[in-house]
This record gives sequence, structure tokens and C-alpha cells, in this order.
Amino acid sequence: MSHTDFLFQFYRQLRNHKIWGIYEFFTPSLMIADPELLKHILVKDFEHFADRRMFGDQKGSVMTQMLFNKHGEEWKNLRAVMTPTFSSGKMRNMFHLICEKADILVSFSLKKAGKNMPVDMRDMFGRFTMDTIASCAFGIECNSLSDSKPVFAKNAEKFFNIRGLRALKMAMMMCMPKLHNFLGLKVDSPEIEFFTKLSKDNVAAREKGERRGDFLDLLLEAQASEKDIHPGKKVFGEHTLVAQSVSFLMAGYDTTATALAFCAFVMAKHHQEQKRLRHEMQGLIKEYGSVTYQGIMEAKYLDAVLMVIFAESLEVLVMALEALHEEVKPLGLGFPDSRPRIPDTDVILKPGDLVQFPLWSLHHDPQYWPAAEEFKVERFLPENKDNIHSFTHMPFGMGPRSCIAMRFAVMEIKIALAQLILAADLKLAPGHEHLEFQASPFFLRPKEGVMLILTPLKKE
Ligand code: HEM
Repeated sequence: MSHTDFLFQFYRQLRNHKIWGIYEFFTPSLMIADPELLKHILVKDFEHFADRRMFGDQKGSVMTQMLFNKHGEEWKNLRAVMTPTFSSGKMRNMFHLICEKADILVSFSLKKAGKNMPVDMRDMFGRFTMDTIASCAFGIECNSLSDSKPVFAKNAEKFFNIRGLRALKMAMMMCMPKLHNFLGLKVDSPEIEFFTKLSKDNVAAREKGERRGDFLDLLLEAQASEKDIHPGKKVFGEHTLVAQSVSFLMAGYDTTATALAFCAFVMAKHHQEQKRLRHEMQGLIKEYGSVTYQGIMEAKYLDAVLMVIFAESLEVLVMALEALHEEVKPLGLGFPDSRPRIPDTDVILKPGDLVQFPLWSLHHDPQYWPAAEEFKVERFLPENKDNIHSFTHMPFGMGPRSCIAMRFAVMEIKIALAQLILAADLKLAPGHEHLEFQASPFFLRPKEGVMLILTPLKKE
């Protein structure tokens, strides 16, 4: 049983409870199952929950330097320096880089498909997201799509394929970091070391003056502008910068590839919706001449398809959120009645207590999503968006600690899906009508890949 299913079982049993608890080894953790309370924790009382439990805490390690793992003022300062990197203007400048990679994805997938041969689209999307993030993060052309032994994608795949002993080591790293470090286990895996070396070489090349308008340039600009954002403070040294670009490579690979694989699977399963999406995309081509930034951002049906897939099928998003453990600061908490107490409950929080959210369960709760198991794109069309209960749909998190790269990830998924749907009809391969998931405590990913039949469409 997957971790998500396991939590959903409890969620259903404890339906009438706003909060409940679980044990992670010996550590108790509060599960917040109420959207109103989530609003408090993620936004209104955010300052008391700003720190996430660390995913690896070892002095000098690359993992420890990543934004995801930073605490307190250090996180705040680093986030402020990095935020402009993901502005919509910067995303617009990266649009063409992603389109180039999406073209290669489509032609390579169609070539691979041949005559009615099933193609593993999870594998294709993994190679695409690696090529895209390598290009956008570093200006590296790693050609994972055409390479029969793609070394970049293989390293990233190895990092995210967490099973058996590795899963146990990772669980220890998160839940019992002192024991993990005492046993001499390393937080930085060989894959992290591989990407760190790459990142260092690229920083060195840029220092000689090379520029490409990618994330690395933007991070270097952010580093240079640090003195204007918070004078007298230095949070963005070379080690920190390298760690961020490694984290982009890691974060930009698996989440996005799995999201795309789900999108393609769901579109292949729901042919009517696939046709409607294609119709919208063809309309954009007529209006703008090609897939453009403006067209993609305006496409309402495309956006709704993505949102509904994020809510209903995309368990990877939840796994990301289930790793979201916020730590209560050791100060008096500023809840409405100024007491260290969860509002409207008698639960008193202690410094260091962990709270987390059963996001996938919330995304599937019939109380907020009538006929939750049905694939209904209309739920997210503009005319129905007001019916969505706030804080019941948050694949990228909410509030100041939400995903810094949401714009980039959404843009990348939209471009790839649009290009694919315009070029090919998608069908489920016989014998692959159901998706099974890997039983990993961290990442919910398809067990066997996503096998589809791609039939090329004539260009209109
Ligand atoms: C479909 C793709 C993605 C999903 C669903 C996703 C989801 C998330 C979620 C749920 C969080 C935690 C939010 C919270 O704690 O409230 C997060 C944080 C983060 N994500 Fe993403 N993400 C995606 C893609 C990316 C990409 C492409 C990058 C980098 C290029 C990225 C970089 C980050 C970083 C750096 C953080 C930590 C932010 C902080 O602690 O301030 N993510 N993401």
C-alpha cells in the first residue's frame, strides 16, 4: 500500500476530526485536516511555522545549503534573493528554450512509436525534463532524448528511485538525523555529487563572462544584487549558489516528468477531453501562428486540465506535500488568542512539534469535491473556480513557503502537453489501462512507466 493510500485510510476513518496524529518512528506528528486551520498555518500564522523539517542536516553538505532545507532568517534572505529569478518576465525569456526541447520530445516520441508500438511516456518525459532543466539551469545540452545511455537522466532517476535500503536510509536522514549522522552516513548521495561537480564547472565558466539568460545567469545576478536587497548580509556565497542550481536540477526533473506522465495518461484515458484540448490548441495556432507564451498562458481548457489532474491523479504532488513538515518555533505563538494553541481546539503546541497536511486526501475528499473520483475538467474552468473551497487544492503548497518555481513548472508542462496533443493522438496501450504506483515513503511514481500508443496527426 502506498503512503498516500495509508494516510487516506486514516483520513476517512477520522473524517470528523480537524486534526489527528501519527508517529514517524518515535516522533509524533500532527496531521492538519481542516482547510481553515491550514490557512492559519500556511499564511496567517506563517511566521510560527516558517521552518520545514530538514531533508538532510549535515554540516558542509550540499543538501543542507538548499533553499528547501534552510531555516529562519537564512531562508527568508535567500528566498528574497531568489524570488525574482522566477518572475513572469524571466519565464517569458525562457519560453523558447522549453519549446525547442518540446519539439525534440515530440519528434523523438513519434519516431519511437513507429507503427502502433507502445512508448513509455514516463521515460520520454523524464528525458525531456532533464534536457529542459539542464538547458534552462546550466545551458548544457545533454541530449537525453536521443542518447541511448543518458547519463544525466540516469543520475536523476537513480536519486528519485527510492526503494529498499535506500528508503530506510532516507527515512532515517529525515526522522532521526542525529542517528543518521552518528552512523557516518552521508547526506549527499553520489548523484548529488555528480550534479555538484557539473554545477561548479559551469559557475567557473560563467565567471569568465559567458552569459545565456538561463537560471545560472539569474542566480549569479541575484548573487550580485544581494547587497541591494539586504545590505550588510551575505547569504549567497558560491557554495549556496551551487547548491541552488543542483536543487533546481533535482526538483526540476522528477516532479515535472511524473506530472506530465499523468497528464498524458489521463488524456489517453479520456478521449473526449483530449479532443477538446486539441481543439483549443488548434485555435491558438490559428490565432497566434504557433505555440506562444501568451497563447499558452491564456488557454483556459489547458489550464483546467492541468489543475484537475493535479487534484485528482497527480499523487506525486502530494508526496511532495507530504514531505512538508513545518516546525513550530520555540516562541510564544501568535494565534488569535495569543496562546500556543491550535485555534478552536485544545491542542497546545510545544517548540519543535511537527505538523503536516494530508494533501492528497483533501484533494479527494467528497465534502469539497463532489464525485471526487470522476475526471471533471469543468471544476477548474473560470466560471466554476469560485466554487472551489480555498485551501483544498494546493499542489504547489500555499503561502510564503510554497514552490518557488511554480510558474516555470506549469509553463513547462503546458508547452510539452500542448505540443504533444497537437502532433499525436494518444491512446492507452493494451494491457496498460491502469497505473500502479511504487510503494515509496517519499515519492509516488508510476511503477512500470506509462505505456501509450501515439498516432501522428496531420498538420492542419
Ligand atoms: C510539477 C512540478 C512541481 C511541483 C508539483 C512542486 C511542488 C512543490 C511543493 C509542494 C513544494 C513545498 C511547498 C511548501 O512547503 O509549502 C515545493 C517547494 C520547492 N520547489 Fe517545487 N514543485 C515542482 C517543480 C519545481 C521545479 C521545476 C523547481 C526548480 C526549478 C522547484 C523548486 C522548488 C524549491 C526550491 C522549493 C523550496 C521552496 C522554499 O522552501 O522556499 N520545484 N515544490
